[in-house]
This record gives sequence, C-alpha cells and structure tokens, in this order.
Amino acid sequence: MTARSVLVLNSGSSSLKYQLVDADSEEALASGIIDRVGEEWSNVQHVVGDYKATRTLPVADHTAALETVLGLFAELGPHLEDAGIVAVGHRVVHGGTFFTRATVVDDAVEAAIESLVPLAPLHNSANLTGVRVARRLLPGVPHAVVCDTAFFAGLPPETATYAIDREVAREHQVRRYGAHGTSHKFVSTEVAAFLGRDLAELRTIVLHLGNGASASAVRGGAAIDTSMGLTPLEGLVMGTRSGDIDPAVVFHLHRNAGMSVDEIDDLLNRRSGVRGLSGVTDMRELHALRASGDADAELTLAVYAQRLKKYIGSYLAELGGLDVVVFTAGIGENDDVVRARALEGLEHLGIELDPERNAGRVKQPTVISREGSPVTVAVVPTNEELEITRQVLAVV
Ligand SMILES: Nc1ncnc2c1ncn2[C@@H]1O[C@H](COP(=O)(O)OP(=O)(O)O)[C@@H](O)[C@H]1O
Ligand SMILES: CC(=O)OP(=O)(O)O
Ligand SMILES: [Mg+2]
Repeated sequence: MTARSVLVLNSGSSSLKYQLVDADSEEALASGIIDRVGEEWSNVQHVVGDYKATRTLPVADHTAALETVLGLFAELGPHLEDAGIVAVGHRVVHGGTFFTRATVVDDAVEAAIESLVPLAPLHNSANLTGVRVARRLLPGVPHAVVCDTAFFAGLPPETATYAIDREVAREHQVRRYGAHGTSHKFVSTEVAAFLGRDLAELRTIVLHLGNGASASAVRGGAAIDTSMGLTPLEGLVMGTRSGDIDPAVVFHLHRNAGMSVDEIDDLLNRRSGVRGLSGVTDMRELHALRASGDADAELTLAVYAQRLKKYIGSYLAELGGLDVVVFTAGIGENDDVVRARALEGLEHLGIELDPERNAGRVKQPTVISREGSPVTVAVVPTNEELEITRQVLAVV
C-alpha cells in the first residue's frame, strides 16, 4: 500500500508545532516544535522515529518558522515529496460562526479567517500566515482548517451569552466562542477511553494549561461551558494574558491612566498573566524564581492556582457532579506543582490527589488521584495534530 499522510501545522501564540501523520496507522511519521517564536532564540526540535535533532536558532516570526520546518524535512527527512501527503491540516484558533467543522481552504476561507483576526489577535494572524505560506509552498494538495472554536459551537445559550444589550450583541456577534476546542474534544474523548468509561455518562472538567490556558466542562462528550469567551483572553491566568478581570479596569486605565485602547489590549494580552505578575512567562522559570525566594513569583503561582480552583468549583456545580478532572498541555502535563496547588483543599468535593502518582512529568495517560477517590484525576497528553488529522481526512 502506498503511503498516505497528512501534514498538520499548529501555530500557537508562541510556537509552531507540526506533525506528519500516517493517515492509516495514525502514527506520527515525524513531528517537531519551534518554541519561543519571535524571541531572541528558539528551541527547534525535529523528531523522526528514534532520531531527535535539536537546535537553537533565532526564528523571527511564523513565516520564518514554517520555512525552517520545510528545511528540516528536506535535510533530515522524511522527504515530503515521497510522503504521500493527501492534505495539509491547519489549526486556526477563531472560526467565529463560519467554521464549525473542518473546511477546505479557498480564498474566501482565507478572507474569513482574516476577518476574525481581531477576535484572536495573538493567533489568527499566525494561523493565516501558516495557511498562506503553506498553500504557496505546497500547492498540489488540499489544505483544510480545523478551528479551536468548533467544539464550543454548540455551547448552551446560557453559557454562550454575555449579559449585555441584546441588540449590540447580535449586531456585533458578541458572544462566547471558546478556544482550544480541538484539544478539549480530544482529551475528553481520550480520557473516557483510557478509563474504560462510557463517554455518554461522563461529567468531565478538562484543564488545558499551556501558554494559553482554558478550562471546559464536558457532559456526555459535549461542552456545556468553557473559560475562553469572545476572544482567548477570558478565563484562566495564562502565560501573558490576564484572564478574567473586571471590564471596568479598561475604562479606568483609559480614562484615568491615559492609556490608549491598543495599549490596554497589549497590556492584557501580552504583558499580564504570569509574565505581568512575575516578569517571566514560562512556568519553569517561575519555579526557578520561587526557589530563589522571590515573593512576586510566589504570589503569581497562588493567583494562577486560585483561578483554576474557582473554575473547578463552578464547573462542578454546573455539571451537577463530577466524575473526572483531566490536566493537559505544556503545564498540565509537566507541572506537578501546579496540579497539586490547583486541587489543594478540594478533598471535601471528592477530589483526592495521590502525591506519588502526581509526581513529575507525564508522557502518557495516567491516573493521579488516590485509589478510591470519588473523582478520578488524570493527566492525558493532548494531541491536537491527531485530532486535526482525523477531522481533515473526513472532509478531503
Ligand atoms: N517541564 C515543564 N514544567 C513546567 N512547565 C512546562 C514544562 N514544559 C513546558 N512547560 C510550560 O508549557 C508552556 C507551553 O505549553 P504549550 O501547550 O506547548 O503551549 P502553546 O501551545 O500555547 O505554545 C510553556 O510556556 C511552559 O510554561
Ligand atoms: C487559543 C490559545 O490560547 O492557544 P495557545 O495556547 O496555543 O496560545
Ligand atoms: Mg497550544
């Protein structure tokens, strides 16, 4: 049988991840990541089977990142010309009301993604660059987009609706769209299969904690609430984003501190969250600061964990009970301190973490709650690229 594969490009706010996925076995033929895009230097990793190439290079933006990726395939393989690529799948964060399932890209689709840049300022422009550069460099195959918002398109009206003037909301499509949905869908499905539980019966809270971070409440495989809203700024404390604040902070900073709307946008999206509170963005660096006795770093972790706890409690109430809490993404999979702090004191809700099972980084689905804990706590590595592959193959 000739090879059939899908190349998936996942542009995060701070990274470009990619996988070449075998369409039949669902195995990753190659994968990689370029992190810290736009900073002074990036870590580049290209993995083929047991071989892992790592480099440190400056990567200025997402165009440079994609050129670097294609260079790595040409140099280290597998050669994309021989890989039987049947489609390129692109992660796009904001699909608005346009894209609720995988969609083959044409110029109109590109225009729609562009029109949504204001609703995902850190992401849609990077996603769109990925789509445009890839269509130019790989013109012979269909390209399809899978949007982060799609899994939340069916949010019940009471969670999708902001309590503002209904005419204004309708005219300007002001509602809650969510994000990271591809991951929330993958992880909520995967954890049910891993635990041998019936997805239709399960009440699950998914905590996707990466550079961007979001929580979702999933009942019977469908999302009933999620923490991101009109844009990926709402909700949890993130690497550089504030998450929830009183909207009046914006008026105050504008009227009384003389900041422009663009400056406030930059403040809340790029200079807040872990970075704003501590000076560092990466959770590993935050722990290093804490170890040196830095009080701001300690407060940052406390604020980060408190917000998580607040969402866990409210989603437990919304779900009417809870079966599973699952952690995923860069911090969720790797940071036992954050996991423990988020769940500290929740034993009375039936959430009982096992410190030994929780210890360290997790590379495959793992239960980290105590034997007999009423709520199962698990870590399930996300695989947005595999979920995108599945959805793309369904439409090309
Ligand atoms: N070993 C680790 N311990 C703690 N945090 C980690 C570790 N490895 C990665 N991270 C965190 O994960 C984040 C990146 O997560 P990721 O899901 O890749 O984000 P994104 O997709 O938004 O780029 C980093 O910013 C860092 O804070
Ligand atoms: C939507 C979002 O925040 O994505 P990421 O975590 O990849 O930045
Ligand atoms: Mg991500």
